Amino acid sequence: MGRKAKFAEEVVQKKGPGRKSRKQKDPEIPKVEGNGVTKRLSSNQKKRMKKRAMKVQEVVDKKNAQAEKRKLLNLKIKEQQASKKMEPKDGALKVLKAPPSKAPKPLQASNGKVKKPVQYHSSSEDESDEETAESDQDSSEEENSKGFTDDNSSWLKPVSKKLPAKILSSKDESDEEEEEEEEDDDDDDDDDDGSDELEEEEGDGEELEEEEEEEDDDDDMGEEEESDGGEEEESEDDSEGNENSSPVLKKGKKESVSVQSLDMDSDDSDEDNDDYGSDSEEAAESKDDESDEDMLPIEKKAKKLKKKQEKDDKLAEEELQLNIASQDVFAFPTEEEIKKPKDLQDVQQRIKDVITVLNDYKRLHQDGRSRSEYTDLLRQDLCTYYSYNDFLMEKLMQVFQLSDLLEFLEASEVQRPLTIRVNSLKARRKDVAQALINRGVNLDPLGKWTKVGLVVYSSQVPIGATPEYLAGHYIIQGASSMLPVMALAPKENERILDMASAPGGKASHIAAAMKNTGVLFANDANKDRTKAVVGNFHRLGVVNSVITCYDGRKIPNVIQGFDRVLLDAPCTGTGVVSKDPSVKTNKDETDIQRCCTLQRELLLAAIDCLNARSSSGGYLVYSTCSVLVEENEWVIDYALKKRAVRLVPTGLDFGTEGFTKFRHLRFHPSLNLTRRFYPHTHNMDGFFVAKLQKLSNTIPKTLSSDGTEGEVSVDNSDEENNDSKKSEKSKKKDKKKKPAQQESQNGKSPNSSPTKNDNKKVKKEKKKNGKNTTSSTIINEQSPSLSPGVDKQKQGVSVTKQKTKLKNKAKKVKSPGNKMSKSQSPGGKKKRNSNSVSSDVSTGKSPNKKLRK
Ligand SMILES: C[S@@+](CC[C@H](N)C(=O)[O-])C[C@H]1O[C@@H](n2cnc3c(N)ncnc32)[C@H](O)[C@@H]1O
Repeated sequence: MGRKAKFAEEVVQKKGPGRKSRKQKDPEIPKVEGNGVTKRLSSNQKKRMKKRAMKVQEVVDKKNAQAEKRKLLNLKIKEQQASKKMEPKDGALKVLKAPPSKAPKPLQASNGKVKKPVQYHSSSEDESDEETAESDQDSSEEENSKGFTDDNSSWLKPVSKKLPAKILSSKDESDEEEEEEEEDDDDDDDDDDGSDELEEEEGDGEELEEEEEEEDDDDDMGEEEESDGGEEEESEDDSEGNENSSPVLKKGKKESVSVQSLDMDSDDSDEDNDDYGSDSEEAAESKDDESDEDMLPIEKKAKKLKKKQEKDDKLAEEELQLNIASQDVFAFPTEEEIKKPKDLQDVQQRIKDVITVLNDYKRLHQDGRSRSEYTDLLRQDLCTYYSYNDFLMEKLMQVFQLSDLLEFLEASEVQRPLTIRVNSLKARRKDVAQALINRGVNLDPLGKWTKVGLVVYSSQVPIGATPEYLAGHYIIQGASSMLPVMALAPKENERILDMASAPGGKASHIAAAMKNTGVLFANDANKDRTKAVVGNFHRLGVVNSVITCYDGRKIPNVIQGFDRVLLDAPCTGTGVVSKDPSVKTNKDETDIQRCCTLQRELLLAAIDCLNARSSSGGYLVYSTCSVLVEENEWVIDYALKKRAVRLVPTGLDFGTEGFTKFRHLRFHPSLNLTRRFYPHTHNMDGFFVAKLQKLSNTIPKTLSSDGTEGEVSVDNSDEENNDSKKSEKSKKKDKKKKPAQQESQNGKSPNSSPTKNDNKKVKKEKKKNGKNTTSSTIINEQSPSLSPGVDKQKQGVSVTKQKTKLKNKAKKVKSPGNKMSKSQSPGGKKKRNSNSVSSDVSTGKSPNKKLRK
């Protein structure tokens, strides 16, 4: 009956439930591609995709796992290093350092092995650790499931043995391996593709067959799925099998080994790469790390972050400067704007702007505005911003350069770190440190320069009330307060005077250096304050002292002949503004004048108390907690001209040199031997330290009536002393000389000799109080004198003076070019001394007069 109509061909009649249709599964909902186009993937495509996804996932997982392992390894290495160096080392002054976490113990297990430093990880790190652990677990599971094949057994076991070889392999090599890996991946893909193509062909053949068999689509799909399932299982197995022996995994594993071994050497760099910046930065950082090996990982990270922050700040600052520079001219504010600034921020900005202008005045100044106008504006703004009075700010602006000034002012707003001095009479530093650490104190040695200083970063207990404190094992003392005593370098069995000693911090340090031997005279003009000295000496176990209450200026009339004298002079306290902010506003010209006059008088008296012929000493240390030149260099320069003394090095290996020039003043060049300490450069209170050596016990006489320094009267006995070496010869000579002459040379009258009377007193006291109690007696101007009578002593002094005068006159006639003129100046030549002083200082006007002016 002819051919079937075509439409009948298109409509495929469903067959009844046959073998295939029974097996048929429920139809799957086709996936929708990202672009919304529905695409039905063939089974082979699905397989390929699955394979690729698995491989990609594997590679990613492995890389993550490797990175995490590297991190862990690095951390462990660092911790091992840190734990090795946990023993605190003396280093340069550590007070600037951020307080290190004093929790070394959790890092170390009892067996000494380094524990996993969980406590130092951030939460994200913990997470990543967990991830690592998981991935490790996965991989181990994978390995277990895979078992040891001939291919992988070679690298699975002898990892550690392979390390050296792998250490040799560079990172590039591992990169190459990665590349190879990728190539292999591609190859695999290609292979897969090939097989897939075949499979596709097979599939197509089936379809054709089905078409031929006129089977419906569902049947086809069912068959495909059936075969897919079977093939998929097969291919998965294959692929697993392949993976087990595949170079990809092998290389991946090898790579991980090589990376690990590389890490052992290259340490932080990889981790750093992950976290921060470029390789060069990392290199610099790793160098830093080497130098900061004793830092904990968390500190290192903090340091890195800080560095980054600093870098950013620097960039911002540069940008700001550029902006400022690119601005035409800083518009000088109107008077109203100056008087009534909007806010402190406005003032701060103006300070910056004005400093920028002053740093490049020629280019940046506004026409018609003088430098002094800018300076005045700056001073005013600084006063407003930092709450100083105009007078003191001006003084500070004279002392510091602009950049230093800002830093000084900033540092003076912040308290210095709390420091303690271990009392070596009663305790050792390590014991005190340990005891305090046990009490929850976070501390460190203060620095290489002191064996008794500790810096306290934080404490869970009040440092001034611990049992160790009460037992006198340590005293709370600023770092800079230790310097004058170190410069004085007291020796055992000496006779030492601390002319202004209250509350006794430095005096007790002296006693400790003397090991409680000899005699220490701790004087202070303030009676109430001397009580504090008594209290401190009792607590600290000082038993070699006599506590006196005299005006220091009068002490030479009472007692002389000391081996060493400390004059920690009363001052304006401009170096300790952070401790006493009232200094900012309550100091004026009169205070400074009063202070420096007193300082000069005290210094001359202190020199007069010294015995130039002391076999061990003849040294004086002058110190203040002021940064003003009027109270420091100027006072010393004055003493250099008034007494036979010279400056010697302080023995302190840090600190800034003292001024030899200050504005229009020219001081003796040896003033560079004095030392200045600043809060912004040394992180300690502002301090000044000078060490003088007395060359002669004779007080030089100014011949000219106008006060100009002239010829100096000398006696014969000083000739031996001119080179400041106290030879045995000179001592023998001294003994032979007449008593009166000897008195004058030794600077003490028979009546005023402290040796006999005072030593007896101290011994008596010691006997009375027992060995462990302080042998301190407060002797004041109302008390009976140490010597039988001040009047007698005064008589003795005046007689001595007259005799010396006569003798000096005779000597002068004999030798006009006497040697004293050499010894007078620290440089060895007196001429140099007078020449070095500027005309207004050296010609009649004393610095004091100048100051008053
Ligand atoms: C800077 S404090 C001394 C601090 C002490 N050296 C210490 O380390 O603990 C200055 C001391 O000088 C004392 N003083 C002031 N005028 C004095 C004078 N004319 N003679 C002696 N001492 C004086 C003050 O009473 C004050 O205690």
